[in-house]
Amino acid sequence: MIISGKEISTKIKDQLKEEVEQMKNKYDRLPKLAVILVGENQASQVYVRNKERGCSYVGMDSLKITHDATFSEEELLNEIKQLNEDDTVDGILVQLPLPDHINEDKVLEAIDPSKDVDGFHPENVAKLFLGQKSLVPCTPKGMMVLLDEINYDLTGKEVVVVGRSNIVGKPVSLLCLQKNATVTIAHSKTKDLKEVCQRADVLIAAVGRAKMINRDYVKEGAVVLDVGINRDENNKLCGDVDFEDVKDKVYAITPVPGGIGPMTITMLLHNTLEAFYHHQGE
Ligand SMILES: Nc1nc2c(c(=O)[nH]1)N[C@@H](CN(C=O)c1ccc(C(=O)N[C@@H](CCC(=O)O)C(=O)O)cc1)CN2
Ligand SMILES: [Mg+2]
Repeated sequence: MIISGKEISTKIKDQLKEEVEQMKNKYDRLPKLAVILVGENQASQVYVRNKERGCSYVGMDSLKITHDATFSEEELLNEIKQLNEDDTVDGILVQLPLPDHINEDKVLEAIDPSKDVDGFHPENVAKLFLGQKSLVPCTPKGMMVLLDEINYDLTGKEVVVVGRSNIVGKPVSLLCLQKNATVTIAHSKTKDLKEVCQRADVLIAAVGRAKMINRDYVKEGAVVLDVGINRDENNKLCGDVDFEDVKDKVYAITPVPGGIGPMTITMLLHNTLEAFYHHQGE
């Protein structure tokens, strides 16, 4: 089975659109997302544009703020402070990566946790760790929704996450643990990575190396979720998984493009709506 994140995310966006439409009557304002982009990273420009498009698709307000790469850390912190104080703004997102002269941790900590629709603020990270209600990072949240969509029960399953980033590897591991999976976090220093991956009922690839995971890493009938966005030898978009090599060995797999990626933006819209309800006192 090929899991179309693209189709599932369209379905969810249509549901969100209806929800936004209905709340127009109930509240006197719309949910609003502010997206800040610093620098000229091409991929980031595409993602930010898609986030704006996502907002307009579901009928939310968005505010795109762009600065050239020389924008200072202090200026950025001031801007975030103003957005924190702006009652018309529900979500604040700073597109990553940031230019080298800006301390990413400092910036993420400056965002009001109730507006932190990326779920990267230490308070939200701690809540996720503790299993408390919080804004959950979009890519990991999207993966859990995809598993739900194929009615996959993680209870007692072996999940192997390859990659230990704060954005994907660590949070998705916690979410799988919450769903009663047995979770292994593997990474570049893991010994016998292939053997570790072979025991996975669910293999989550978030390493950032094109087509690194081939069929030798995959157990027959496994579910494979591919978070990678890389370019192959022909400059074609590809994941961390060698899709053609593994596709007939798996139970289900997400393609790249059209798998996890689109879910990331849809979950961002979902988080913005959650933040809006919270700000309305619900
Ligand atoms: N503040 C954040 N920065 C970054 C995040 C994030 O969640 N918050 N994640 C990534 C980039 N990202 C969203 O920001 C993102 C990446 C990829 C996609 C996506 O839809 N990918 C497509 C293919 C895209 C392409 O054509 O290049 C797909 O997989 O089908 C969406 C969002 C890092 N920064
Ligand atoms: Mg970084």
